[in-house]
Amino acid sequence: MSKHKAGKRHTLRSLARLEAPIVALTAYTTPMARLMDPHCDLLLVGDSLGMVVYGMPSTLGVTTEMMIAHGQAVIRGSSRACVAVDLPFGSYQKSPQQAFETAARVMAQTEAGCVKLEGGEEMAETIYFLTQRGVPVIGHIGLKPQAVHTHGGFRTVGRGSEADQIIKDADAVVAAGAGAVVIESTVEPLARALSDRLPVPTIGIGASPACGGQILVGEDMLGLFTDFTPRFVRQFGTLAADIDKAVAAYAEAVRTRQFPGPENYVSASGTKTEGA
Ligand SMILES: Nc1nc(=O)c2c([nH]1)NC[C@@H]1CN(c3ccc(C(=O)N[C@@H](CCC(=O)O)C(=O)O)cc3)CN21
Ligand SMILES: CC(C)C(=O)C(=O)O
Ligand SMILES: [Mg+2]
Repeated sequence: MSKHKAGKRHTLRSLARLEAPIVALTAYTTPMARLMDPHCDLLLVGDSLGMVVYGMPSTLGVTTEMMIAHGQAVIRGSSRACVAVDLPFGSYQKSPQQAFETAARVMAQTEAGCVKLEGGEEMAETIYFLTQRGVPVIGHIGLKPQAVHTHGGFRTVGRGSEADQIIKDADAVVAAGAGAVVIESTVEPLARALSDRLPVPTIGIGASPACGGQILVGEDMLGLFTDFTPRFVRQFGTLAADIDKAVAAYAEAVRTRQFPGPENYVSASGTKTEGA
């Protein structure tokens, strides 16, 4: 039985009506979604899962099948937050038709509330095609990780003349119907200008407090993913250290035969041990 209560889950539209900044995190699995859902307005099944969960060097190798499997897992673990699913590299850039086919599969198989796709002016026609056909879309501008090889690395963008293009990108994406825009790794004056001019919420990651909301990769802010730590991350937890400690304690207990204890197994056939 799903915990979902009809009419209680946030939609992309209802996020825009929040007074306080939008609280968003990425989630990839049911247990993480369960823990995050009570505190978050938006859970993003980010294609960052390729790097965080699968150890890939970038997000480029992520497939639609992976996004659907993890989207289903996050929907099962949440009831309150709006769930967005990233469209992965190569699944939407070819044409509006390709994007619709991918988005329709994702929406139908996961029941997510919206999809997110990276791109500016060049994706406006596609965003219009989707939003006119019942697919709510979150835009994603600034640093676009799927374009890492074009950007020349995961670096801050929007300094000097780059800012003009990003403003055009934001205007085009919103005119095409995007209901919110993620702004990644841009300088503060640009993030502020975008947040002031756009009629939909901006959700920042490395884009200053001027945005209408904030998003981080869950594993980054929990101190669980430590392969690299972008400057925009603050660690609110120390889960990597906690897990290291727990696994070391387990290993020690097994090696000294302290685990399993009497409560963890049946001592004689037909006889239950204390606490079992
Ligand atoms: N765990 C994780 N967190 C993320 O925020 C994230 C992903 N994965 N995967 C997809 C993209 C990639 N992102 C990244 C990855 C690395 C940096 C990073 O290392 N930034 C350095 C500067 C690097 C440079 O300037 O060359 C930094 O200090 O912020 C930033 C964003 C953001 N996204
Ligand atoms: C960090 C966010 C915005 C993202 O796109 C992802 O996690 O894939
Ligand atoms: Mg992404």
